[in-house]
Amino acid sequence: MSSTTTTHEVEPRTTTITLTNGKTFTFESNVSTTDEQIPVIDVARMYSPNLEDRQALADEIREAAHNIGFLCIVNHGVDMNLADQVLDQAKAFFALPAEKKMQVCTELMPDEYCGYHPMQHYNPNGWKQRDLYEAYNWNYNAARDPEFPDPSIPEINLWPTEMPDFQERLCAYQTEMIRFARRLTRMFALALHIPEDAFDDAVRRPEAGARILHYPRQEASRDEQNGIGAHTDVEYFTIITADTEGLEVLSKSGRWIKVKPTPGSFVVNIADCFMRQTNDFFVSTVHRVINESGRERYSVPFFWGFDRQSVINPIPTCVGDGNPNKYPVMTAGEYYLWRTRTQKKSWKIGEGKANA
Ligand SMILES: O=C(O)CCC(=O)C(=O)O
Ligand SMILES: [Fe+2]
Repeated sequence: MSSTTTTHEVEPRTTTITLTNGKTFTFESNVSTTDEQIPVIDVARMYSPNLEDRQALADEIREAAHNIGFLCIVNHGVDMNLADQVLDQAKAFFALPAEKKMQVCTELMPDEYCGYHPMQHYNPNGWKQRDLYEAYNWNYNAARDPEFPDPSIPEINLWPTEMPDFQERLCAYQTEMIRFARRLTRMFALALHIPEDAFDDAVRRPEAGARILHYPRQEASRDEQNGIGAHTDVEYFTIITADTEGLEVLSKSGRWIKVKPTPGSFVVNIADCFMRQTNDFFVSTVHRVINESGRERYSVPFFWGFDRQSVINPIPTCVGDGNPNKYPVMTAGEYYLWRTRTQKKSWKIGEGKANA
């Protein structure tokens, strides 16, 4: 009798992706895990009249923003009925015939994200198949600002004409989120150990666009297709609500964390401009969506950024002797425009993957 042993050579599976912020990242395994989780933070103290309470909360946010750049926030005080109504509108909009959606296609606006992004349009990671999502983005409109309304500033948006409640519902949520994000910005100022009102002027005329996304249930393998490919967000921070699991975050250990949904919560993540302005003290973490839930997934990210005119000067507490500023100084508007143009072009071509 003889016995044979078969050795299966395990191929090294390191994947390297180039991001549109100029950085590259690698990961060994494309499988995701729930062993690690993003921190869950109760933010009710942001409404406390007591500065000590607010600072204690800010220090928790500081840790999360520094260590993983993602946090799940509960007790945020936002009326989630407004978010549910946006999810309902999303379902109705994406169910429209393609030609109706294409009437507001984002290709009509090369320098803005607003409008409809068709299904399987982008391939940011150069995967075999294009990303399995469609989206609709809309920009901040100063006329609807809850605190500083100014109807004289023109709106840059592409609204569909045949859905009477669509614009109203989307904007009602956005207006509430602007109010909330301004308060959260104050917590981030405290988190950086600078005065609470340090960013108030920069968010008087914010970048406060949002998007609805639809991810059909994915049939293809996660090695061939993403819902939305791995990327970092552009502005300061993003506040996401979603109706289904699927979001994955690349942890410092190089593993993909499957974010567990917490009912009524928001996921908040740091984006690239905040990373730059904090000289990398806050981390803008790579994330993606793969919808293996077996049902349709809808989500509503709200992208928050400082005024296009504001200069991305490093925060004084984030630079010093032996820690010089790493990034060229420019206005937020210059940075947003550069990223919009780059992403719309390179994600369409599908050139993100640096190795096979
Ligand atoms: O759908 C989600 O949960 C996240 C989407 C996202 O990361 C994005 O649109 O930037
Ligand atoms: Fe994102």
